[in-house]
Amino acid sequence: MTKISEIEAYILGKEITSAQWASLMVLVKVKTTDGRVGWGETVSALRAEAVANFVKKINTVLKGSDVFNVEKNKLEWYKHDFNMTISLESTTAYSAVDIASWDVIGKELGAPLYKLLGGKTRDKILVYANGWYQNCVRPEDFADKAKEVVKKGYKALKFDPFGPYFNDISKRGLDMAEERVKAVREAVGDNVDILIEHHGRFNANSAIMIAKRLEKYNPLFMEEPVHPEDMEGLKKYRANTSLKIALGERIINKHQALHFMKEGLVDFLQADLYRIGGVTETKKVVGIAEVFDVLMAFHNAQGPILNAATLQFDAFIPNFLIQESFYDWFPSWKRELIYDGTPVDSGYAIIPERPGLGVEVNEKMLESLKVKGEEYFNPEEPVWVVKGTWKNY
Ligand SMILES: O=C(O)[C@H](O)[C@@H](O)[C@H](O)[C@H](O)CO
Ligand SMILES: [Mg+2]
Repeated sequence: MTKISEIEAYILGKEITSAQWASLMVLVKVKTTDGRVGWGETVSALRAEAVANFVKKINTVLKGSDVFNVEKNKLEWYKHDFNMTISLESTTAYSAVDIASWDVIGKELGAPLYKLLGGKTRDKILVYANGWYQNCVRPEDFADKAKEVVKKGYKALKFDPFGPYFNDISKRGLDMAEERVKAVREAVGDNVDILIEHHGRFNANSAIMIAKRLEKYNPLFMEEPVHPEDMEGLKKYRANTSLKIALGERIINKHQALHFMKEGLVDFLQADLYRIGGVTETKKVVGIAEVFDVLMAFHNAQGPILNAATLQFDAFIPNFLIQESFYDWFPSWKRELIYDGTPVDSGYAIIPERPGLGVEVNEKMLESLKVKGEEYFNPEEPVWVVKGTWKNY
């Protein structure tokens, strides 16, 4: 049996760039007794140290287990961590361990994950750009950067046009948001999809006003229009708007995902492998979504290992819409860490073909990237924004 000999976590980072969360990553390494290594990745805003600490506790529970027994291993951690179902730190730490376990499994069997999970339903992955609008404030800033994205070949792009508004939005805020969206729509034309990110920060009435203002620009979807726990607000939004709803980046288990789908409150599910339980749980969630005719648009905002693991899913799932990608706007060290193994070309990502997640990790870089993991705090800008956009004009 392929026994786990050690599970380690490293917090990697460099200068704060597009946003605090983009500058750190928790890299997880699963080693086995026969010398095999698998990689996982996770992070959660303001929680890098806490998540890395949970990985150490998972190591205590799973050391000596068979890395192939992903279901049994998850049950073991679930049994010992009494609060896994209500702890983001626990579920993201475990998700990274599961992803690394599947990397080992693929390498042991000599196959990329997509071959183990369902083969190729598509030969390349349609992606949308995120992270491209750093320091955009005025409508013309957004328009100029959007043109650059389209010039790179992207067929879709996502952005948050709401500046520093939180929970409520004023008429002036609505005007500025509309001017930014209008400028982007005019810059990219009608054949490029625009996706509106709300970052789950509005009450229902504000989100409904936003929808009524922006529907004329035909957005592909409205992402997290209301606060993530606001089910009643989301029902009110659904009843008063006709735009497609995308959400899921903050869902931490399949039961939560089912609830949104049973209530008919999501059209495109943005689950993230690093939140919802890694490969093992994500493949179950994809199946549930298929039953509800919900398409997958995986959240994918962290780093290169997660990006590779997500592309392995995009290759085979039948209910695929589009894939988020920060890849071209990552801090360069994140691309270099995997020898730039998953480039985007003309708006499509390739499917990594090496065994496991399909990418190699440049271990020589690790020492220089290790950091303690304290995020810097800026009271003027929450950790989740694309840097320099939490402003009005
Ligand atoms: O849809 C997305 O990609 C996310 O909302 C990002 O924009 C967040 O900033 C990040 O996930 C915070 O951790
Ligand atoms: Mg989002």
